This record gives sequence, structure tokens and C-alpha cells, in this order.
Amino acid sequence: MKHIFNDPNELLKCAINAQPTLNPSLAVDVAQGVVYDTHSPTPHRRVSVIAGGGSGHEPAHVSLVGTGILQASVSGHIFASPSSTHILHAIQRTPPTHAILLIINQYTGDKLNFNRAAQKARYDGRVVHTVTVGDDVSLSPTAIAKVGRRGLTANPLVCKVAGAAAERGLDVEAVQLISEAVAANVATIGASPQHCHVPGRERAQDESTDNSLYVELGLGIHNEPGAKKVVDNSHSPHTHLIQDMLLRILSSPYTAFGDEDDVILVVNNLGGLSLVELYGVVGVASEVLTRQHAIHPLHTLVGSFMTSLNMPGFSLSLLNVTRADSVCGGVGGVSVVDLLYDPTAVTAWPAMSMGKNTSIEQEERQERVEDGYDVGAEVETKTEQNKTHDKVNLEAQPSTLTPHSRLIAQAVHSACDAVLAAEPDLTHWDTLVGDGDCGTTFSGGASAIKAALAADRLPLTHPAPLFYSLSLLVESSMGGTAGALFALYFGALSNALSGANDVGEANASVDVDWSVHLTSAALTALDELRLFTPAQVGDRTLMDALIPFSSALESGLGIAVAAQHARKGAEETAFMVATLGRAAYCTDYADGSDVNDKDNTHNNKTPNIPDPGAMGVSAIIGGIAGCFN
Ligand SMILES: Nc1ncnc2c1ncn2[C@@H]1O[C@H](COP(=O)(O)OP(=O)(O)O)[C@@H](O)[C@H]1O
Ligand SMILES: O=C[C@H](O)COP(=O)(O)O
Repeated sequence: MKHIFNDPNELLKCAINAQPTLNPSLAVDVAQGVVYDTHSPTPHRRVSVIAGGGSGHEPAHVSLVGTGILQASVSGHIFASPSSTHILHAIQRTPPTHAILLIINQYTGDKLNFNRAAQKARYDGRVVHTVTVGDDVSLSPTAIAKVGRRGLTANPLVCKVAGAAAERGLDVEAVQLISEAVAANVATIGASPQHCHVPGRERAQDESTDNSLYVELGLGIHNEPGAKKVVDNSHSPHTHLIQDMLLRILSSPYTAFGDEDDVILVVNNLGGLSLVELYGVVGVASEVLTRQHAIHPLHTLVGSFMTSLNMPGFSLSLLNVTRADSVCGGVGGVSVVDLLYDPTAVTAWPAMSMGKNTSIEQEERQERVEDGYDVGAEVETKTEQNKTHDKVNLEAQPSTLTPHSRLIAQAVHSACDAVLAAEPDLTHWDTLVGDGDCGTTFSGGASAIKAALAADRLPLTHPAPLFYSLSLLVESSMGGTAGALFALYFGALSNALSGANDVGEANASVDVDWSVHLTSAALTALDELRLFTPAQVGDRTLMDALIPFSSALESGLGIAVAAQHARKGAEETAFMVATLGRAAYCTDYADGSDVNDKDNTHNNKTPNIPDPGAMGVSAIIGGIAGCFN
């Protein structure tokens, strides 16, 4: 697949840098993936709305920043959540008197990282509310019982309504209520004859050779395979497809559509569909709604709202404005339709009314970070500064190591090398069962840690500051679900080890102390991690490696055997059905709910492929264990 940009980092840097050119009131902080509005908010405004997520879904969210929609956006790598550190930077770009509403898309990494950023901002005294958005109707309630519905086109709709409500001066509780009402009343399903391609990444095997005539129905926006493959040899396959999609929306168990309800139809380009085809979809969808369902949408929105790179498909959404209005009970005296129609300076939003003219002082928007798009950039927030100065001085590490701290350095090094060696496999597996970013997420963390080690920036003399530094490093360099979980786990290890001896202490009990302390800390940290994820053994996540590892340590089996247990646990994920994380969307309709799949094209999509996160964790543990043999 040819692209104009083949280096994703360069691509993201240029795309973010372009935003002030497109809307002069914007400024960017490229290193943090943040775009923010510098236009002075009207005095009656009390709320800033922020949204973000992985890149690759533009205009969401970089191009939704501006008067009337978002105050700031924050973007991670392609298809990977930004870290909480970066999200906190976006929060810090808002007027300090404003309450914040974070619009979170329902994906594991986004939920972890945005909620963690909210926690940090609250610690800094900010008022932060959140709304989580999931509108996909392609998967059955049983299939997504744990992971929840994916966030698709509802997200930009919620951003628009929330931004307009904030612009009208409503308080954060009211803006949240309206946003939740909209989020709960959108139903979306996507379809595409082909997946998208991530610049710079290897092509999935079937990408170039796939000449079949099917269209995937209910596929995700990160290349998660569709819930169903539709093969249709009739002259008008699009009509059957669109009928099927609308039927699934109208009969979905998630959102009700009554005969008298007013709806808005949204036809969203998934990124690579020609406009003429997109308009064709609008025509057919409107006709199907009118003729077969007696539904006359109040308004039809068409364009790119939530894309998936260059995917040549579309999604259909219906927003039930009657029910959304009834949920929020006319709070603030406005209706959802009013808010959708409110003017905005955001040019990526389709013109439903005249855009507002904003005059912006040039100097106000000059602040730009000229370095590359670098999610590994080290940043210190107010919260982190307090902690770092209490606990760790990253700059002042001795380069002359005691034997014990040298061993620790070797273990860290070896764990990183094991991850880097595993990266191609992790990427391959995640491409087949997830969104393909797991390998680069893990290797990003490993490279950042190796760089810190090489620069003597890791405190190797005591485990508590060491794990604290590691938590900061993975948080800023990884992103995604894995980055958030590692940051939480290492942070918890650090807290649990704060009473442990210095590793440099030259006495015979050091080794004993370390294994005792580490075992107890590993168990405490696992408990803390469980506050953030419900994953158990058998859910096909990285916990399938971490839990057996911790149990083996608890049984006194020693690190080498514990590493074998982690490996075994990780390998066994190959025979598990995912119920959490991105892979949950790639599994079968085990409950048989896809009654339309008559030709049984819906085969098991994870045959003998281990969970990449679990294999990554096992590689880390194996790398560490190798140093203690
Ligand atoms: N809820 C969860 N709890 C624990 N681990 C999870 C969860 N969801 C996903 N994972 C792990 O995260 C790995 C993917 O990591 P990553 O690529 O960072 O995720 P994402 O693509 O969602 O950002 C999966 O292979 C799985 O091991
Ligand atoms: O684009 C991807 C999502 O916004 C991030 O979700 P994830 O980190 O769970 O993959």
C-alpha cells in the first residue's frame, strides 16, 4: 500500500502542526499531541470540553477543536490512546476557572488513560467530569458484556452537543447530562469492503490479495474484523447492505426508536470512500428509512466524523433526539437539535448553520513546540513534580554501580531486550486479533527505558524510586492499554516497596530481603491493578501472564519457575476467547446471536494466536529471570 507519508511519526507531527493553519485560533503542543483553542472564551463560559484518543480517526479529534466544540484535543499514536500525561497537558491548556468535561471513547486504553488524567487533574484542584461514549450496535450484548460497546460516530456528535452547551454557559453537570443523553441515544454500525492500512506498518496478509466480493458489516475503526461478511451477487448489493444496517440499528437492544420519535441520520465516511459513493449511501439510506420504516430524519449529516485512516467504507448512525431530550428534560432550556445547529468555528463540522467569525490575535496562538511528535517526551506536571522531588532525582544517578545495582541494571536491560526481540511477533499477533499497535507500544516503552538506563537516569539503588521512574517512563512513552496498566502496576510496586532496603546495601540479607519484598510488592501491586481492570485468568489479557507469575512467587517457587508459569499462562491464551480489550471485538458470536450469518462465514478469528499483551509480559518476566539464573 502506497502512502504519501510512510513514517507515522512524521505524519502525526505534520498533521497536528497543520491545525493552526486551518483554524487561526488554534495552537498546538506537538510533543504532547495536544491542539487547543487560544480564543478567549466568552465570560459566561464555565466549562471546557476535551476529547481525544488514538490518531487515525480525523477529524476526531484534532480538527474538532475551536469555538463551539472542543477547547482542546489530545492524540496518541495511530490507534493507541494518548497517555494520561499527555491528556493532563490538554487539561492544563484550558482556562483554570473552567470545569472540565472529558469525552472518552469506549476503548480500554482511552478509559484507563483519561480517567487517570482526571484523577491527576483533580489532585491539582481541577473539577473534572467524564462521559464515556459507546454506540456500536454490531456486536451482541453477550459478546461485549465486559468490554462494552465501541465508541464510533456518537463521539463527535457528543463533542458537538457538549461544546455548544458549554458555549451557552451551562454548568458542567448540565453539559454532562446532555452529553450522556446523546451518547445513550445514538446507534451506529459500519461497513467496508476493505480494511484500512496503517502507514509504515506491514500489510495484513489478505489486504492486497483480497478480491472477494464481500463487504464486512460491523467492523471496527481499528481494523477489528466485522461481525459478519456479506456476500451478495445481486445487482444492488448496497441496497441490501444498507437495509441490513438500518434494521440492525432500529432493532438493536441498546437504543429504542419509537414511531413518533424524531431522529437525525448521520452518514459517516470511514476515510477512503469517494464522495459520490457517500452521497449514494445517503440517497439509499434515506429512501430505506422513508419507505420501509416511515422515518423522515429531521436532518441528515454527511461527511467525515470518525474515520479509520483510509478505510473505503462508511457507517450509519441514528440519533434519537426525542429520547435524548426527554432524558435531559430540557436542561438549560435547550434541545439537542438546537445544540447541533449552534454555530461553530470548527470548519471540519458540516455547515448546519453559519460559522461564527472569530478575530484572533496572532501572538495568542504562537506557542508551538517545534520538536517532533514525541510521545516519549518526558514531561513533569505539577502533580508529578511534587512526587518526583519527594522521591526521585532522575538526573543525579551514580554511574558507578554497586554489584547489586549492576544486577538490577542488567535485569532492566535484559527485560527491555526481550521485549524488543518479541516486538515483531507482538505486532503480528495484534494485527490479527487487535489493532496492530501492541508491539510498538511495548517496544516504545522498552526503548525509552533503555535510553534512560544508558543516560544514568534510572535510580538503581532503591527499588521504590526505580519503579516510580519506570512508571513515569512507560506512562509517557507507551500510551494505549498496556502503557496505562504498566504505569499503574509499576507505580503500585513503587509504593509497596517504599519500606524496602537499598539494593546497594552490602550485607548478606540483601538477596533475601529483595525476594521477600518483591514477592509481597508483586501481590500488592496486582491487587491494586485489579482496581482498574476486571480481567481474570481466562479473559485473554496480559493478566493471564501476570497472575500465574504472582501466584508462583507467592508459593515461594522463585523467579525462574515463576517466569515459566507466566510463559505458560501467556501461551494458553491462544486457546481463549477474549472478553476484554480490543480482541473482544474480534471473537465469534459465541451466543449464536448473529442469526443472519447463514453461510457461516463467521469463523473463529483467533485460532491459536496468543494474546500479544500476555506474551509481552511473559517476555519481560523471562528477560528479568534470565539474569537471576
Ligand atoms: N481490560 C484489560 N485488562 C488487562 N489487560 C488488558 C485489558 N484489555 C486489554 N488488555 C491487554 O492489552 C493488550 C493490548 O495492549 P495495547 O496494544 O496497548 O492495547 P490497545 O490497542 O487497546 O491500546 C492486550 O493484548 C491485552 O493483553
Ligand atoms: O484509536 C484508538 C483508541 O482511541 C485508543 O484505544 P486503545 O488505547 O484502547 O487502543
